[in-house]
Amino acid sequence: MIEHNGDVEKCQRAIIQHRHPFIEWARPPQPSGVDKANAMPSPRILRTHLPTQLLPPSFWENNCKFLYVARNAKDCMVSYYHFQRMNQMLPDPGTWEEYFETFISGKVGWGSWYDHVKGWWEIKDRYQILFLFYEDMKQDPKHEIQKVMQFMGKNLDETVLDKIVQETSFEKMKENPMVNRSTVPKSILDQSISPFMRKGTVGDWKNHFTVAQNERFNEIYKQKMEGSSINFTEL
Ligand SMILES: Nc1ncnc2c1ncn2[C@@H]1O[C@H](COP(=O)(O)O)[C@@H](OP(=O)(O)O)[C@H]1O
Ligand SMILES: N[C@@H](Cc1ccc(Oc2ccc(OS(=O)(=O)O)c(I)c2)c(I)c1)C(=O)O
Repeated sequence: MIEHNGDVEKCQRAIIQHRHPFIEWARPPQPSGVDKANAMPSPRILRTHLPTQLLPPSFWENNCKFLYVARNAKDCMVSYYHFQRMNQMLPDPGTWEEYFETFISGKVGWGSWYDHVKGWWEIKDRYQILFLFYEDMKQDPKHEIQKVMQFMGKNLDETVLDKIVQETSFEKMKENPMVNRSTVPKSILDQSISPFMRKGTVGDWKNHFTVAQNERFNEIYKQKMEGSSINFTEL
């Protein structure tokens, strides 16, 4: 929306998967995310979940801009669990108790949460990386969107900014077929199991973690994140 100065119609011209390809997605004979990206003129806005070490070197060589959104590990685990339940391309996550162990061990798609977040955090000042937190976006979306706007070299006025805040709210996006993945076949994303736009809240882990799981998680978190200067808001 920032790219198109808040023009809703331009943003509604096609589904997000076509406007902003997911580069690691490949499912022949459909064009892959990379095929779609290659067919687009610059400037392009692409999506990825890749950790730094798996990103094609050309991204670094060409001094691309990156917008990284980090989310607290506990809510990520919950969100990813439900995503894995509904995404028929990913392994069945099993029970919550089983998934809890899988997530902690880092044996999930795109790898360990700890390594992923630390990896991007550590290089953020060496490249053009805007590092944002999901929790801040929820708390003060206008402020965070302003940061993105500046990062993109845009100067939009207050009314446009307010419109972008409104249009990108969870409630609006959940109903928007251009972004809510309702066009993806059920054989890939089965939204009757769990919607892609699920809850969009901070602290949903409290509805999933047992007291024992929380204590164990906090202990492991301390070990894995030791030495890192990254700080997530206490939930
Ligand atoms: N506009 C928005 N506002 C808040 N949360 C959003 C959002 N759009 C997507 N999300 C949430 O982001 C998560 C998916 O992230 P990703 O695309 O990186 O996998 C889901 O979290 P929940 O499962 O907690 O609802 C989804 O609901
Ligand atoms: N943050 C990611 C989350 C995500 C969403 C969907 C998804 O599964 C698909 C990815 C790409 C797909 O092909 S295409 O529509 O882009 O051509 C399809 I079909 C399903 C995965 I894996 C991850 C996001 O924002 O996409």
